[in-house]
This record gives sequence, C-alpha cells and structure tokens, in this order.
Amino acid sequence: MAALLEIEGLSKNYGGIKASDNVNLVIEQGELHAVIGPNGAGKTTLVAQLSGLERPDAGHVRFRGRDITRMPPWRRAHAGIARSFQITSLIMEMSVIDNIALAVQARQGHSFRFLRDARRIPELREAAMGYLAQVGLADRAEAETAALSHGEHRLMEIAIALASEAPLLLLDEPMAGLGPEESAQLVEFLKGLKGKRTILLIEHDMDAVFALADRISVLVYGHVIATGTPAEIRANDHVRHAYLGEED
Ligand SMILES: Nc1ncnc2c1ncn2[C@@H]1O[C@H](COP(=O)(O)OP(=O)(O)OP(=O)(O)O)[C@@H](O)[C@H]1O
Repeated sequence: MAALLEIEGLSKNYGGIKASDNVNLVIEQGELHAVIGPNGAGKTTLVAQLSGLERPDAGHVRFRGRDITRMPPWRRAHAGIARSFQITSLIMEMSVIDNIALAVQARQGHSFRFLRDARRIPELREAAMGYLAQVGLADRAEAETAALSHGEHRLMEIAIALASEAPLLLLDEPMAGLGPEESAQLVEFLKGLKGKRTILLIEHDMDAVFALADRISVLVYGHVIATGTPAEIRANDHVRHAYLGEED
C-alpha cells in the first residue's frame, strides 16, 4: 500500500503541555486508521494540525507526497482532505437535500456557483440525493434540517464530507452524542465506506473502533505509543497499561 498521508515529527506545545509530542504516523491509501487515547491525549490537536486549523511547532505533514505543513485549511480541502466537523456546519432552516446540494455545488467550483441557485439545478439535486442515499437519509431529503435528530445531523455532515469527493476523510468523534441504534447504523455505514475512501477516525467508542479499524494508533500524552491491527493493539501490554486498562 502507498502512503496517502505522512506525519513526521509533529510537535505542538501549549504552554508547558506537549499536546503533540514528536508524532510519527503513516496513513495508507484506502485504510481506515483510528486514533485512540485518553481524554487530553492530543487527538483533537492532531486533527487540527492535519486540517490546517493549528500550526505545528515542528515536524511535517505530507499529503500525496506533497508537503502541506504550512498550507491553509481551504487549500487542504481543495487538495483532497475533508473534515467532518464536531461543530455543525448545517443550515438548519434549509431542507436536507438543499444543504447537500450546496456542498456538491461548492465542489464543482465555477461551473454553477453564484450563477444559479443550487436548489433549482437538477444535476446538483440528483448528486445530492446520491450522497443522502449512501448515508441512509434519502427518505428525509425534503425535511427541514432543524427537524432531524442529532444522529441524522451527524449523517448529514458525513454526506457533506462525501460530497467533497475528497480521498481523505478526517472524522472527529462521529459517534459522539449518538444513541446505541444510531451508532450501530453509523458503524454499518462506515463499514460500507471502507476501501472506497481513506479514513482517519478519532473515536472514543471502543466497540466502534475495534469493529471498523484496519489499524489503530494509540496516543498518550501527545505521543504515539503503538500502531497496529486491532488484534495487535489489544495484545499490547504497554497499551493495556497506559490506556485500555483504565477502562476495566
Ligand atoms: N488551545 C489550547 N490552549 C491550551 N491548551 C490546549 C489547547 N488545546 C488543547 N490544549 C491542551 O492540549 C492537550 C491535548 O488536548 P486535545 O484536546 O488535543 O486532546 P484530546 O485527545 O482531543 O482530548 P478529548 O478526548 O478530551 O477530546 C490537553 O492537555 C489540552 O488541555
């Protein structure tokens, strides 16, 4: 497998806190790679440096072989890194399909943008319907976004990330706030997405992580203490002591 994203010696300090401590990580093309770790381990800080919201103090990030360490967020999005935000980016008073149609329009750039209302362009609506169907929300297309549940909003955010057609998806705690049924639905959806996109998943739900990940990296105090398959991570004594053991 070829590396899609390479993180080398990434370090970020906040005052005396090493939020990222010489992080080395390779995300292979097509894999679902989960990053786990206790609260405050530096997972969000890592994603922020990958999406460009935070600048590392040291180290490099390469995407498709190109150094993107100093690239602003909008250019990274354009280069093919989509982040599903913990903070919602949905327009609540619009219909579900209109939200997704806008995302499709944004990706298509100048061909349609500003010229016509995305909501009235059949091609955009059709494409939007396709993404909604993928996340299981086709039957909610005409509903007002505000009327949907929290879980359905999360699925909409993922549909928006899919609509960008970015090869790399950064999913930051997609299961947060979901009920057991919604979580199970999202796990099934992500299983279906595996292999089609490369996914970096930050998630506290260990059942979901171990069910989904091809590889898992464990972050403790800003440092990657182990990377391996779910079976390797489960069997790793160091990980069990530093992290998984805490949950017993
Ligand atoms: N903007 C900031 N200013 C100061 N300290 C920060 C800032 N952002 C993060 N930190 C600190 O850096 C460390 C890593 O935080 P981060 O939010 O990345 O961890 P996390 O693994 O995402 O935690 P959680 O699982 O609770 O979301 C923590 O000690 C946190 O308090």
